[in-house]
Amino acid sequence: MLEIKNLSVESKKHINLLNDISFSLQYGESIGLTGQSGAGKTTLIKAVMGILGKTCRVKEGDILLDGLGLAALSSSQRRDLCGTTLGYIPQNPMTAFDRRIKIGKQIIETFRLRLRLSKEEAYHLAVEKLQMVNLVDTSRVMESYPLQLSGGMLQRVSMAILLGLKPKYILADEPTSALDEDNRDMILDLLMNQMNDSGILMISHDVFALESLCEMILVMERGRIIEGGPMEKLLLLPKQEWTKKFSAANIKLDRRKWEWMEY
Ligand SMILES: Nc1ncnc2c1ncn2[C@@H]1O[C@H](COP(=O)(O)OP(=O)(O)OP(=O)(O)O)[C@@H](O)[C@H]1O
Repeated sequence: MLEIKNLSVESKKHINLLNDISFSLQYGESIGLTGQSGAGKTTLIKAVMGILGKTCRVKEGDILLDGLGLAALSSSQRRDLCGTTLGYIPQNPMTAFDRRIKIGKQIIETFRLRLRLSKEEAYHLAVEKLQMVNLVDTSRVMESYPLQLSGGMLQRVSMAILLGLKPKYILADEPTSALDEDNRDMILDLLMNQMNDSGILMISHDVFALESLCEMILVMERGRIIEGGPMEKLLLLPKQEWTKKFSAANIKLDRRKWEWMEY
């Protein structure tokens, strides 16, 4: 179980970015995070991954992974968890890749390092997983540099890596934001299949994605969780102002076409 206990994060200038966040994610469960832009959703996922950077820090609280406190780990122990224990799909997939190295090499090296595979085994796994995310022209994709691929293609490459690594917990920051409807549905199906082997925390503004994948949705505002529940309840009985606007904007739309609208 991934437990977030009374977590507060502040910036270097002592501005609170997260305030007293508590919830837990069970293995086999999927939780959605939504809310206003700047509410702190990405900061929360970065705090769990241990990649907040130098401009902010955990001020209070604990993050426990199967009972193990992450704050007590060294940076190399923390790094070892990334990939096979904690899998991350960043909001901007370009940040996940080294621009100077071809995509194929980056996937193969990740699989070799994290799964201790031979070069040949890693290559075959890369081809298999790229095909699973509908990147069927695998040679072209693997021979490309990150800047030669679209944001949507890079999002699917991130997903292919995740599928290969099979992490225990998946932290996905808007994993379908750059995708068309067919590819979005395909990624959601793959994440749903992965739920047998992982707990999933997914940030999204897409009502359809949240409703199809997540049993529980948490709404964030100004660094706090302000409301939570299944999507149907949030849409039909919203309590907070933000959720009421979100519901009003989405409930009128056809269910298949629900999508994010900025207020
Ligand atoms: N490293 C940082 N140092 C200082 N402030 C930061 C840092 N990272 C994020 N912030 C601030 O923290 C707040 C929360 O940002 P965050 O990216 O977590 O929001 P979000 O809910 O993910 O937004 P969006 O939906 O637009 O991605 C914002 O006001 C942002 O400017």
